[in-house]
Amino acid sequence: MTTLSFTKGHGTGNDFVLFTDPQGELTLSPEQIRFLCDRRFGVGADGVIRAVRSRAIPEGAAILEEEPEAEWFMDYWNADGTPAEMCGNGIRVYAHYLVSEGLVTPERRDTLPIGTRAGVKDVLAGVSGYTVDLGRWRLAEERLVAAYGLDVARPGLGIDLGNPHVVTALAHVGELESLDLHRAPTLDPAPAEGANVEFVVPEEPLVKDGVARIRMRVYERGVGETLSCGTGTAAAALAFRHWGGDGMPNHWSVEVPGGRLAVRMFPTEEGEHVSLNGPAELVYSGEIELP
Ligand SMILES: N[C@@H](CCC[C@H](N)C(=O)O)C(=O)O
Repeated sequence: MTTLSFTKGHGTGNDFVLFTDPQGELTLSPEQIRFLCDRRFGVGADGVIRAVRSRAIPEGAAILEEEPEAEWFMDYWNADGTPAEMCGNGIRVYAHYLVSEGLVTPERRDTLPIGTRAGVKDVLAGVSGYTVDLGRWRLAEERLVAAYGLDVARPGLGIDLGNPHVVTALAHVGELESLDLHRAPTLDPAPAEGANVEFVVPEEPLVKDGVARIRMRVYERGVGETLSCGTGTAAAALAFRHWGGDGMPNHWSVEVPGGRLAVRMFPTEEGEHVSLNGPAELVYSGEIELP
């Protein structure tokens, strides 16, 4: 039996089990990840995050060639035991965890470059939580989205943020609330790698004081319905701006069941980036015997 020391954290209710394994000596099996995330038999979480030094695992070592400052890698796993490229809520909680555990030196605490399977992401600590530069994004294929509680399948826009998303606009809040996300939505054509599916409605009025406001629910790949998805909120804002055309703002506020997140699009030398701002909370620490 292995005893794991862990910390439970969340960002707008999207929750994670975090643990430190600097030398990459404790690779959990998919069964162990499913156990940790089980809300009845384990700790309970949407995902597991291993804090590992980039140089200690091959995916991290490749990252160091791109950005030698990215000392720590976010080794992210969904609750079903599958790895994911990125997690927008998870990376804020991870940055908070690294600082709280004293794993990063004080001079790194302002802008922290973190390795992920989707490249290096810079996280900034501020007065209103943490902001992560999610980097470049791209439009992907359109798909039809069918879900329980929806009368007919709706068109969904693919958005790639390092991990895959399909965003569907619904007609009104009533439709959003009557969705049954206990069962997985289906996509046509079905993407081989799966996708996170976001359902979105505008608030009334959409734009207030220069900020566009939308409400979202999400069915996450490898998890199910979650209270929030950070990369999903960025995908939803990008899709809505795309549909809205010229004149849409670059500042968005996205309400999810677990709270509110801010999304901003901004120009850089390599093209437009999108950033995400929101809270990061560490709730408790404990030890658990792994099966
Ligand atoms: N909750 C995350 C996304 C986690 C990964 C996702 N389920 C996937 O498989 O791509 C977020 O906050 O971005």
